[in-house]
Amino acid sequence: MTTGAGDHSIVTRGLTKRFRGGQVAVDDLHLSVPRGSVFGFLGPNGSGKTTTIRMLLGLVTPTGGAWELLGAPMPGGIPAALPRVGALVEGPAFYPYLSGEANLRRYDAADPAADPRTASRRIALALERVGLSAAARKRYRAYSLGMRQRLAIAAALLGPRELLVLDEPTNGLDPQGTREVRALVKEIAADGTTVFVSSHLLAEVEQMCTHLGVMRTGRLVAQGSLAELRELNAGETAVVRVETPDTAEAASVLAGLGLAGVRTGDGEAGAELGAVAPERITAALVAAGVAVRGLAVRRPSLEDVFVGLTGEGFDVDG
Ligand SMILES: Nc1ncnc2c1ncn2[C@@H]1O[C@H](COP(=O)(O)OP(=O)(O)OP(=O)(O)O)[C@@H](O)[C@H]1O
Repeated sequence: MTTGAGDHSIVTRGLTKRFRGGQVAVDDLHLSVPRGSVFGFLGPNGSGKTTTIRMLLGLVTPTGGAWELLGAPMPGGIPAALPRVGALVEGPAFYPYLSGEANLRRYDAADPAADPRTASRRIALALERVGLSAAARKRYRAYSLGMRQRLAIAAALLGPRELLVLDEPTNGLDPQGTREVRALVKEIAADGTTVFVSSHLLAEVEQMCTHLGVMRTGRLVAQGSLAELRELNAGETAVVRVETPDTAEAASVLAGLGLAGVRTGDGEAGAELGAVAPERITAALVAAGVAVRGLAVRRPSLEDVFVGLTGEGFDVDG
């Protein structure tokens, strides 16, 4: 099948979901997910991420707008496009006393589109893909949290996929499990699969994504590559902070270098960095005999951009 949208795995135009009772969960969404990207769909709880994902996959009917998956207009294109899309939404329920492999076998058998003749090979490939070949015969209940989630991702990879959709795949995982899933997402993307992954954790999407879309109360408030989004606060300036008992001397050195916004506080002096290299500041402080206990440069972060866009902070580390 040809894919008209070419460069994009997901495109939505004005996608909207109003639930009975009047609540608008997703409002006029225009998403563009470039092919080959790892697209982080970021937003606080309740901002409409899951509802969007369910609409994209045809699990919930939109009340307005249009969308395409892998170049096929939806919902008509569902039979053609969905077999090429792997999805993990509210993870599959696995049997604790069956092995990982046996669980995938049951899961695959329940999929009418899956060919039973190729099941063994596809299951072995999926287990290998998520690094569970050696644990394939272990009971699910003996799996770590990370292994369980990797098995859930294997269930989404039981066929060759061009797009993988993951709804909060690290939710409820311990730090080790989170690292495993993050590494796996990167590997899957490196093989050329587009990954669309939702999260309420900025730090997390920042570590694994190439592109971001940011949701706030049902609306997409920004999208683009990480670099494009960082540009949004390119006007903001970095600041330098010097930890020292000689605050007045340090402040005069900073002013002498032409830095703006010089201020002093308890055991520290600071200023806007501007175009001055931090190593020049260090050298000038030392030359002036200032006892430098610490020097830190703080550049505006992606988090600052999002706080500005969404009006609220994100959990930075969960
Ligand atoms: N079936 C439903 N009926 C009515 N309202 C709903 C329904 N499903 C979701 N909502 C509401 O729509 C809004 C968006 O929910 P959604 O689950 O899409 O957000 P989310 O960003 O995925 O959050 P979370 O991470 O908590 O799942 C919420 O206010 C939610 O209460």
